[in-house]
Amino acid sequence: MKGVLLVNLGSPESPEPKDVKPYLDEFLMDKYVIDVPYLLRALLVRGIILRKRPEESAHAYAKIWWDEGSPLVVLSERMQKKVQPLVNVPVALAMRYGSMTIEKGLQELYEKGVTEVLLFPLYPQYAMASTLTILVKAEEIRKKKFPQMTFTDVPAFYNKPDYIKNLADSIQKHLVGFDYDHLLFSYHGIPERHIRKTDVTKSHCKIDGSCCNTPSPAHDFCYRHQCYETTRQVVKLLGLSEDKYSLTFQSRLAGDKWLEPYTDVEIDKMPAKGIKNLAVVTPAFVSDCLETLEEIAMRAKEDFEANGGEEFLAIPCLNDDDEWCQTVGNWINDWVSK
Ligand SMILES: C=CC1=C(C)c2cc3[nH]c(cc4nc(cc5[nH]c(cc1n2)c(C)c5CCC(=O)O)C(CCC(=O)O)=C4C)c(C)c3C=C
Ligand SMILES: [Fe+2]
Ligand SMILES: [Fe+2]
Repeated sequence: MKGVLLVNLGSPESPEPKDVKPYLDEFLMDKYVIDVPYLLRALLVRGIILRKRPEESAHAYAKIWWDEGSPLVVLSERMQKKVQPLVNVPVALAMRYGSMTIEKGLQELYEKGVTEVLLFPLYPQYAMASTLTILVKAEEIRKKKFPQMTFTDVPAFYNKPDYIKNLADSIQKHLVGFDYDHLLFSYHGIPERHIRKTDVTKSHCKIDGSCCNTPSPAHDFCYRHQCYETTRQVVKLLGLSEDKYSLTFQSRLAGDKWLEPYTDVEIDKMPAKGIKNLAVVTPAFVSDCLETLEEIAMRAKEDFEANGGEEFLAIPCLNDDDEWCQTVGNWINDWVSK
């Protein structure tokens, strides 16, 4: 029997430092996120980052937390509940980090008699810190606990026409009545090193401004190319001119060189360039989360206004948008009928 496991990133149990710390420890000690040898990772994460970050992150989480829990988890659950009636196989939901583990998700499917699983990372663009770590973890658990199961992975859907249409429609809907000067596509950043590591050709990705526009087999796993491609296709559907939009990367950690341009740096400069009304969309995230609700909708808005900006609109993620849930249901049905 077939079944589906939707997997998102996860959140702490609560916005308290005592819950944020173990969550960040699990997240940042993942070798696909901080990709340095174990001892150095432990030194960096436990010796440096986790000394102050849990307090700071807890404060940020407290600002966006809902009565029902973490927005990312609640919105992922709403999506799963909307998708389930559109298909006739069980659809479970898990998180890569935290208590809603991939193991529990697979156990739930196993108890329903599922042996063939569609693994569905809820990330439009591929990155080793998001997609790959889910696939590796799921395979580890399969081997240990569910050897009778088989997996099919849903590849990054950054350029799938129905996803692009859902995203463009949603942007258009949210822009109604907002006389914007500029639309910013802000994607979660990653260290440049990750791009080179996931280059299957070992030589294509130079992050030099042109590699991501030059066709290559590397692009199936190039986060940067995929971000540019999602943007290019959405912009085409929206009919935006070159000067009306731009692309940046947000949420970097100190230390490494992360993908540029940086969202916060670019937003600060926009009012002086005549951009007074700014809309920001965050297509690396399927569900709204700390990085969209706090970093963009609160902090970036304040910074924009402090620098002379007037109106700021944070466009919500696709979340449990009806059309998007229908697309996910269609993809599942296509797989079921194969
Ligand atoms: C879009 C997919 C994501 C990629 C790629 C990614 C890479 C990445 N992230 C960190 C560090 C942090 N990310 C944090 C939050 C966070 N990250 C994603 C998604 C991706 N991260 C989401 C959806 C969220 C929000 C989670 C939520 O509960 O709402 C955080 C925690 C918050 C904070 O302290 O700022 C950290 C830390 C790294 C280092 C990285 C790639 C190397
Ligand atoms: Fe992140
Ligand atoms: Fe590239």
